[in-house]
Amino acid sequence: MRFPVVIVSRSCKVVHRLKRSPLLSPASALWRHESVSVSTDAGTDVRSHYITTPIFYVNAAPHLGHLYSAVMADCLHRYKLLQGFSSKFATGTDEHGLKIQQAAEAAGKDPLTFCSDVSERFKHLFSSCNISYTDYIRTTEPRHRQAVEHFWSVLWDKGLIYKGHYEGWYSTQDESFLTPSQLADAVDSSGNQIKVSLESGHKVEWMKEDNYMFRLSAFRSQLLDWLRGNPRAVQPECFQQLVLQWLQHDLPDLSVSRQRSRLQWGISVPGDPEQTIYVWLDALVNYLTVAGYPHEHHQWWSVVHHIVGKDILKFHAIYWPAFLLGAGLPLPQTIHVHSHWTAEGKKMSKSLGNVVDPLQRSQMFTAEGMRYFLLRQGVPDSDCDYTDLKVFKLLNAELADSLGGLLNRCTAPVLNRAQVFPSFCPQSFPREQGGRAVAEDYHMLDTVTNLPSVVERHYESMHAYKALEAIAACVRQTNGFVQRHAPWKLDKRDSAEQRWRDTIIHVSLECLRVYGTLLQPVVPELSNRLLSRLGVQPGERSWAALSFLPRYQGTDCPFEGRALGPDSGVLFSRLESPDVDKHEPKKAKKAVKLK
Ligand SMILES: Nc1ncnc2c1ncn2[C@@H]1O[C@H](COP(=O)(O)OP(=O)(O)OP(=O)(O)O)[C@@H](O)[C@H]1O
Repeated sequence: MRFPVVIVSRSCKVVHRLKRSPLLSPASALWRHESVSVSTDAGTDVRSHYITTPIFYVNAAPHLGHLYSAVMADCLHRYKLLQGFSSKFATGTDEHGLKIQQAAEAAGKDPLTFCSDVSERFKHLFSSCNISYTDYIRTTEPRHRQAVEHFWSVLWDKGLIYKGHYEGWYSTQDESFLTPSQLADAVDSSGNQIKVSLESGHKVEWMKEDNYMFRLSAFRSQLLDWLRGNPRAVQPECFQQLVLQWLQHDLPDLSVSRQRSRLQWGISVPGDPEQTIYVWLDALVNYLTVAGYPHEHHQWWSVVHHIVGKDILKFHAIYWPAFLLGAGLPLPQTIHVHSHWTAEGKKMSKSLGNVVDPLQRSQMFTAEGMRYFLLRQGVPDSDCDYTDLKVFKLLNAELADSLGGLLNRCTAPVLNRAQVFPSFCPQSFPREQGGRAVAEDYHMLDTVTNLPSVVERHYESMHAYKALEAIAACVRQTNGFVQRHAPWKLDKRDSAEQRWRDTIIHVSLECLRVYGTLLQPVVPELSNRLLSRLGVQPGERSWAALSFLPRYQGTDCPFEGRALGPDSGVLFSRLESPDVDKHEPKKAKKAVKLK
């Protein structure tokens, strides 16, 4: 068999020439010369971004892990908007496949009613938690069916799909095919010897079927070229390395359909009603459907960022790019991968049942509180164990005491009787030391001046926890500044003392303005209340408006003398100690025992 010739140009364009081989099936007669760009930057409209979460499988209600993916994507979307980009943000539900067929049967509902009910629960959760998606896609929608059918036809016309026979291990739970090296021996609860997926622990079965195969094997070297030419294509770095490792092994062709007799709940293969399209091919195309595929996707398709859990990395970093290369479409700019929330060390998952209800927690800790917690504690590179106690401690320390306390101190009528943004006195806080400010105060100004670029770098790389860590450290410094100079102790009859008091408050409010602006992608409502209290108007909250302490730089400050906003309520109320036993995640059901 002759292999495709791959030529890599300097600009990382891969020109692949797929040669016709006499050993290929009849459909392969359609193979022809192709030119596919695997560059992720060429011709890109850098003013736009298209951000996606995975579409969530509706075989059960949403859990905390799903909210985490959505909050991460929402944070990136809001951040891009604040920076002045246009941004599209898609999420939705994945509604086909055997697991859903079975779950609907178990619930005594027809599959579409079952899907609609669960999809509504995701929508409700997202609106309760301020997930500001611009598009919500359901794979049962007609627009998606049309996109999938078109996509299939493109691959078919190019000879990349052929009718074949699949024989191998398959996990229904994971909707995934596995090679022998991905399996382990195990015993089920009745003592029977079974095989399970090494990664998920789910049972696998030997499957033998006539179905359609995608020529995944033809794309291995192009995928390697893409990843080597785009070292930041999959983030964080450890996941890019993992994909490169996977690609060191053979990449067998992929079965992309099921016999209709086994799976009715899905999209039929165009021209063959006896076969249903594999749920992952169907699901992945959702990203194109939202972009307007097959007719109007060009604007958005070149600027796509996928946000996915590490459990679905293979589907997004191998299958999906291979499908796209096959269809002659650009590859994603970045695949941002995150790790898992665990409960007592085990991945929180619907199948294990050890899940935390995100809606109930967002009522208990507030939606803004849960957003802050997830992004402050979630580390994309490694798993994180969830407990209510952690949420309680973090939110009380950082939002209620530190940030809320600082705002309260600087705006309380006892210190700020006029309820205005007070004046800055350059003699009290001169650019050269010699006024009332001390070395630590200058250090704080330097840190806060640099904060936007630090935060920008971390938001950009989806390490929101580092951005929040940096902001929290600055809030502590500003509290220290106020504490150090104790403005409440300054003599009210001495005008020099009063100028210094106003300066302390002016500097602190300027710090708070920076924190409020930078926190908008994470806690939009809380930031809105904070900025409104400072008298910062909606048009003054963008990244571009972030020039810290202009009076210190010798320029005018638009806020000086402005009335504070009227809402003097508590920014974030301290939380009551949670009833831990009542709300801790349920213990995982006994999982299949690995030998
Ligand atoms: N524990 C988790 N931590 C973080 N994200 C998660 C977690 N579980 C699911 N997700 C997010 O939701 C996506 C889809 O998950 P899925 O619907 O398969 O949920 P699940 O609970 O893992 O389901 P199942 O138990 O049936 O495999 C993941 O790729 C990831 O983005």
